Amino acid sequence: MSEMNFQVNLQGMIELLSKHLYSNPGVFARELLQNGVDAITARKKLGHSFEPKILIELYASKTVVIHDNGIGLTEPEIHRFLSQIGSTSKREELDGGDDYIGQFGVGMLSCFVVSTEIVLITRSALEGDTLEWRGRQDGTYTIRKLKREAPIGTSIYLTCKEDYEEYYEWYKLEQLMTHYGEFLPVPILLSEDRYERNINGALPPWQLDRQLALDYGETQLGHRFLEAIPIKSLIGEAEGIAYILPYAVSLQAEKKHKVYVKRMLLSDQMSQILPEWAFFVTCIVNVGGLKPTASRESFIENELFFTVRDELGQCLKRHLMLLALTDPDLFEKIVKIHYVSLKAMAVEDDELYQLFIRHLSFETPYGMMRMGDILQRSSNIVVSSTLDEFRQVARVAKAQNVMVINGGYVHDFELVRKLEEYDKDTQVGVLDPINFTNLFQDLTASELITASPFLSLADKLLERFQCRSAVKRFEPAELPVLYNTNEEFNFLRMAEQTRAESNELFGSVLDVVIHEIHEVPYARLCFNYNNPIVQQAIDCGNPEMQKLCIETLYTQSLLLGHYPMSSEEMKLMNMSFMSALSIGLGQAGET
Ligand SMILES: Nc1ncnc2c1ncn2[C@@H]1O[C@H](COP(=O)(O)OP(=O)(O)OP(=O)(O)O)[C@@H](O)[C@H]1O
Repeated sequence: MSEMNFQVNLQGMIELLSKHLYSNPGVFARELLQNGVDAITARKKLGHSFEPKILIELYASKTVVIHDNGIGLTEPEIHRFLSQIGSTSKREELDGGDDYIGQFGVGMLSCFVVSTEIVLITRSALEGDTLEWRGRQDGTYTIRKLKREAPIGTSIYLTCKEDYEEYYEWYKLEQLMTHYGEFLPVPILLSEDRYERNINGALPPWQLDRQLALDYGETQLGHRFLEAIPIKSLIGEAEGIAYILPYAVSLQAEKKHKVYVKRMLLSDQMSQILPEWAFFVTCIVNVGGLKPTASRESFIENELFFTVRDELGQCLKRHLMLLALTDPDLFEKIVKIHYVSLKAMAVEDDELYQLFIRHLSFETPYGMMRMGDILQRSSNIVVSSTLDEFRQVARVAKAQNVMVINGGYVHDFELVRKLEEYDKDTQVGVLDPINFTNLFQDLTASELITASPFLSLADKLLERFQCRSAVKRFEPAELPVLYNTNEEFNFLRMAEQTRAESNELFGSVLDVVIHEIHEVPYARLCFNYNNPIVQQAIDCGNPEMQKLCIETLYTQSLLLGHYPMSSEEMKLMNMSFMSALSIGLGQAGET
């Protein structure tokens, strides 16, 4: 049995890298800059004194040359690291390997996307020969010693491949080098003929003070952000700046953060570097302690990654807490714009809940109110689980001084329910619309005796509509009745109405559903004894007039509450209206 080696089809590898691993052909610029910086780092480790520099030259012949004065390569290193795909010098040093940006030993291949041949001329800081390596796309390479002595370092020559001419134009090269390298810690110069331009040198945004960082955000990211928050993770050697967006964003919107690794741009589209809840910010962050994936467009998501992400999130939280104390106006503004996002955050996170809850607004019978103001008004709160239920009681609740909050909007119900956990003096009840009228003032014993026949009559008349009656005193006095239902009742009504209009097959399915409801739910019609008409109807003792009054008020309350009416209820409404009209006209004729 003979042992053989795998054969690597370099052409296929390049295809794979360019089409699937790298997002665009321009990444060769990133790989070359990174190799130059790494080589300079390695030479510095030798203790050499030199002025680090990377020079990129562009020639009219559509050739690009990248010179660095880094450590260079010896002949054995060329065979080992350059000519073996996947082999890298940057994993060698167990103690100091983390100082390098590269780690996989494949980055150079990206040059083959834009160049058919890579020519590398190098002189190692460790020995004297100047060497030339020529690597070709078909997988062959040559090495030869040159007679001339080059300075210590490496020069890489790329010559234009058909269809990639654009990458050999000044504007494109300048844009690529700036994109990836503007904050690299080594001076980078781009030159053509006698023209030379410095690519980097400006302070990175994470080293700017707040005002300058905000100005940078405006000029570079196109927004006057509400705030620039410094973010840091010691364990991830990360520091950055998180900008609070000046407009509301949807929870689903894709988050795009700009992430640098050891000051080289990794990606400007990274979504995961901040916690899920941080969708109201966009950040620029430089990370030293996390490992990029081979595509260099995201990080390997290990335990360390999640710890770093949490630490960065903590910085946001701490800053918001500080802002609430030091700049309440700005804090209010942030809450106002991002309240949907902040509500979602507060539901999930107890610390944020405590931070935001008093500043978030909720719908009450008095309009939208901040929770802080709601709690100042009342420590007894009732929250509805639906918008419908809130609407049923809002007006009456206000007149009774009962603080009802609409819990029908996303997150509001949970947020209000959580209040009791944080504020011992606050009581939160869930609105039960049917029993809501129990909060109202009872009639005296003698009034109740008088009202009893009226209520029995009402129960009898309304039984077929699954409605029971009660009588209380409540405000506003001009409201004669309050009709309340709950979810269960509404469901039954809807099922019954659909049943009446549906065909046999679907109807029998609905029969089963209706049959499953063991206890038939009832709506409640609460008469208001403070209302003069109701009082008159109860006190008059005339069953005919009482019937008319009950039927009219019942159907009117359905109309006013926008409840769907059955055909029987419509008929009842018409009849009671006509009767009232004819009685009224009769009386008019008598006078
Ligand atoms: N400018 C340079 N100076 C000195 N050595 C270099 C230079 N460019 C490349 N090399 C050597 O070639 C090796 C392979 O480079 P390549 O860019 O393919 O991978 P890498 O930088 O090691 O890792 P990665 O794939 O993560 O970029 C390097 O590890 C380094 O030893």
